[in-house]
Amino acid sequence: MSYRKELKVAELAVQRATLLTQRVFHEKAKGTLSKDDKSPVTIGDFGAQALIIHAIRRNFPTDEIVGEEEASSLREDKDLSNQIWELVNTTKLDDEASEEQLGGSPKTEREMLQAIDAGQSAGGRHGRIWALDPIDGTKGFLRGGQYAVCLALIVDGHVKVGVLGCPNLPVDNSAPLSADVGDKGGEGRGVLFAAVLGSGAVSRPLSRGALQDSQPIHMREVTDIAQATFCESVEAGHSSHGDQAMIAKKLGIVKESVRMDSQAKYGSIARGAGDLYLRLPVRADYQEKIWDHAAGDLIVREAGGQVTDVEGRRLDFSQGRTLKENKGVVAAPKDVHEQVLDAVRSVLGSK
Ligand SMILES: Nc1ncnc2c1ncn2[C@@H]1O[C@H](COP(=O)(O)OS(=O)(=O)O)[C@@H](OP(=O)(O)O)[C@H]1O
Ligand SMILES: [Mg+2]
Ligand SMILES: [Mg+2]
Ligand SMILES: [Mg+2]
Repeated sequence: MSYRKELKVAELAVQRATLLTQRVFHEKAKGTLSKDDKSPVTIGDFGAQALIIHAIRRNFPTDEIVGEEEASSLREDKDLSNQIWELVNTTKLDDEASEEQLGGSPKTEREMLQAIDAGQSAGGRHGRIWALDPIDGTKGFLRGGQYAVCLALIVDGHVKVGVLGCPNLPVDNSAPLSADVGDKGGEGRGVLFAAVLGSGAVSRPLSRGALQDSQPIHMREVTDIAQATFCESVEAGHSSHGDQAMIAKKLGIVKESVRMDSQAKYGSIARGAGDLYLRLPVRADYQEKIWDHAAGDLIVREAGGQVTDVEGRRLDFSQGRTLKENKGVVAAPKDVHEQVLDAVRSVLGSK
């Protein structure tokens, strides 16, 4: 199957949602709440989820959706709900045909709340399931760092389509890897990554209207692993900086890691700006969420990479809302992935 329509809708929906998040960053108080697990959620997360789910439901009404957020806290906070409604109701692409393709946006605040709540699928191994992270790297978003709007279509447990909107990464695929967002008010920044299983991966500049032209992306060829650049989470609570430093040392890597929030890490290595992404677990009981990895996993593999967990197993998106059969993530160009995995095993084995 070509998944042509799914790809187009996903790319436009992600592009429109990134516009909403940028408006929140530049124009608004962020309306931050703290969730039960103490992690932050903002009006940007809720608004982006509403716009994307609305577009999926209009185009693919029988598909299921696993979305990170839910609306219960908004039903108790009218003021916050109003603020999100104002954003959702006024964020549109500058291109009528693209807006039409998305099926417009929610018509009422009630419809918006229903859309946010339509992301509660349990996931699983059967049927068509979208995995949505409306803002990945919410902490990065809040501090003006990297973040990503992430959407993937999983069919019978396999990722078929993946899209990442990264408003703070450089458009230029050959720009050096850096978590910096620059100081030119966003000029030259904003990239949309996409992949369909079996068709390769592409990037294009994010725009305010119709999709811009795309270009293929590829991972960089690594001939000497000691020269590789690796990226990791900013938050030490999300992945083990200590283990990652030991793995890099074992591989002879002397360059400092690049710490970057969100799935912008997957996009960055897929375009050859960096080479490796290491995410070693901090806690044995944490289960990675499918929306934190589905799009990035496909984009990296379609760009010539391999993505597994720390034991060498491919990420298994058929297990529900979490990757409960996996621990951590190791992403690298295909040719050196086994070498990186050997270093991971040796560091974890010696603990
Ligand atoms: N303990 C633990 N271990 C691993 N991962 C965790 C953990 N807690 C949270 N999260 C998830 O991490 C997501 C943020 O992505 P990153 O870790 O890549 O970015 S960051 O640099 O740490 O901000 C973040 O995604 P968002 O909530 O969408 O920002 C979380 O789902
Ligand atoms: Mg979150
Ligand atoms: Mg996330
Ligand atoms: Mg999120």
